[in-house]
Amino acid sequence: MDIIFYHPTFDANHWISLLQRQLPQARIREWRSGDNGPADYALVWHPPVEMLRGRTGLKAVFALGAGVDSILSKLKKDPDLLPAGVPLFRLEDTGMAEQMQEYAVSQVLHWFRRFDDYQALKLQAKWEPLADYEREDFTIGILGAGVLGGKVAESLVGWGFPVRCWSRSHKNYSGVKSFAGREELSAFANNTRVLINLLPNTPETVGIINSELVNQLADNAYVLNLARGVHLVEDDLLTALDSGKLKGAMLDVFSREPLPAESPLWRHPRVAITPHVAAVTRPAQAVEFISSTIIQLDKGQHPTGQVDLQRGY
Ligand SMILES: NC(=O)C1=CN([C@@H]2O[C@H](COP(=O)(O)OP(=O)(O)OC[C@H]3O[C@@H](n4cnc5c(N)ncnc54)[C@H](O)[C@@H]3O)[C@@H](O)[C@H]2O)C=CC1
Ligand SMILES: O=C(O)C(=O)CO
Repeated sequence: MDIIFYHPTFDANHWISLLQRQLPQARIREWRSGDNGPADYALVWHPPVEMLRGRTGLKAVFALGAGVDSILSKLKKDPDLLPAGVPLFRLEDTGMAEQMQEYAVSQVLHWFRRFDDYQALKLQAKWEPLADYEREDFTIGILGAGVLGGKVAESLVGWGFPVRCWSRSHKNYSGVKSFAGREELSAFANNTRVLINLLPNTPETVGIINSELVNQLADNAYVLNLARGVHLVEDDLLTALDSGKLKGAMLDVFSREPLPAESPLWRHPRVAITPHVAAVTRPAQAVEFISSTIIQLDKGQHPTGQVDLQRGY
């Protein structure tokens, strides 16, 4: 079996040695421009079109991340990016759920314990104990209840918060109230105090966190965007922060990355920013997932993780 690997920044040698340990019989190589040699499987992130165009014999392509929006948007512009009929797989969890849990739980507790208010008081040298918030006033609403959203929901249930999720179809996570479809989005938003976004980027989800949705949240709500920048209408967020509807926001992803220096988000006192690091690809766990998927595919089985190209995730 031949495997080709391409990632613009990852250490290819490290990945290839991890893969080789899991798949000792495979011939694995880093793909370089001009390589048209045989390949059964391709592992890619931002692949150049010439890597996959016209390839025959390819059994599957693996995206080296959870979100496949960048590859699908390139595919729209250049249908040769993926050979027709070849399935595309993405990473399911592979260590990202734990990172998302850490990020979401720490930030929810930061707001719940009013550390944002105490930081503001500290800057004024003010010693002023504030009233506690009650968990019952701190409903967490998670947009997107898939592999990552589901795990984040479970961890917040463990901290005793009322948790609800919104997805395409109803979910059955223990202790989590499930809402589904556009017709239940308002009911989901109503009374949500912390809105956490873990949706995929598709035409249906772009701009979903806008004034209309934010105005339906509880007063003094918070927004935590962990998915993609295009989900959030940044001007609407700033308006809601300045009107007092929103108390704070923490953003990991932006419609333009790196976030330009002139963005007002950098300077807003109630916006916290991380540079798209909420959950990164962990090589060893990713390789385990990819290898086991390849083994299943080679046996003619139907492993999970295949992207529905029509649906867009
Ligand atoms: N900031 C970061 O570092 C990272 C961000 N991500 C983002 O997180 C996203 C989610 O990842 P997973 O949980 O693995 O995806 P997933 O495919 O397992 O879950 C997606 C969820 O969104 C829901 N959904 C999709 N379209 C919908 C619609 N139109 N209406 C209602 N619900 C809809 C699905 O029902 C599902 O519950 C990725 O697509 C990626 O963009 C992923 C990893 C790291
Ligand atoms: O895996 C993804 O989709 C990411 O955003 C990685 O940072």
